[in-house]
Amino acid sequence: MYPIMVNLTNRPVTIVGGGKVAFRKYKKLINDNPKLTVISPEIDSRFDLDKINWVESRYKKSLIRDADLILACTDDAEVNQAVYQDATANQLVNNTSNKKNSDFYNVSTVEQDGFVYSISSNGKDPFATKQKRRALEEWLRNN
Ligand SMILES: C[C@@]1(CC(=O)O)c2cc3[nH]c(cc4nc(cc5[nH]c(cc(n2)[C@H]1CCC(=O)O)[C@@](C)(CC(=O)O)[C@@H]5CCC(=O)O)C(CC(=O)O)=C4CCC(=O)O)c(CCC(=O)O)c3CC(=O)O
Ligand SMILES: NC(=O)C1=CN([C@@H]2O[C@H](COP(=O)(O)OP(=O)(O)OC[C@H]3O[C@@H](n4cnc5c(N)ncnc54)[C@H](O)[C@@H]3O)[C@@H](O)[C@H]2O)C=CC1
Repeated sequence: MYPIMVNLTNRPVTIVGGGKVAFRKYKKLINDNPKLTVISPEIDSRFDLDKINWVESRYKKSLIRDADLILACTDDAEVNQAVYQDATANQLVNNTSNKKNSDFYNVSTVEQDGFVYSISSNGKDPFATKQKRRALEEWLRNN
């Protein structure tokens, strides 16, 4: 895996699913002002519907056609897998329920004084990543 910072401003990004995990990804993505679409029959009430295009529907292949980056976050592993398989070679997919079938992983970040500190376990252990993030925050508070 190759770590980079990506400028998503005005780029089409699609989240499939509108639940708890989708909302966690949305909270960070929205800071970069992408053209964000959420495809899901139901949506967590914490989403700001003025900031996204909510397509109130179950997943269909035709709905991801225009996205550069796709996050498959439904609670149906088969749907998430279909998203990964339906995407074309120039679309990058994060399958949140199957790390083996993901083109990229989300990282944990700490931002301070204009720096972004990113932490990843290469997909192996998100809980350990969260602990490292907390330890880093503690270290930054004391140094
Ligand atoms: C592979 C990856 C794919 C991806 O999502 O990109 C992935 C996968 C999985 N996460 C799971 C669970 C949880 N993940 C979190 C939180 C985070 N997960 C994130 C990233 C990643 N998670 C990628 C690899 C990261 C790496 O390389 O280390 C972070 C960094 C970024 C972000 O989410 O934006 C953010 C931490 C932010 C922070 O706090 O610093 C919490 C919340 C919490 O603990 O508070 C829960 C509890 C459940 C819940 O929230 O419902 C499970 C289910 C495991 C199980 O049930 O056994 C899987 C599936 C699996 O492991 O196969
Ligand atoms: N990568 C990560 O950080 C984590 C990933 N997971 C995975 O994420 C999945 C989702 O978890 P939660 O968000 O907690 O579930 P949730 O139940 O809160 O949300 C599921 C969402 O998927 C939508 N959905 C269901 N079927 C759909 C379909 N056919 N088309 C479009 N949308 C559909 C629902 O309407 C709902 O909005 C889990 O099943 C697990 O596999 C779980 C925890 C953390």
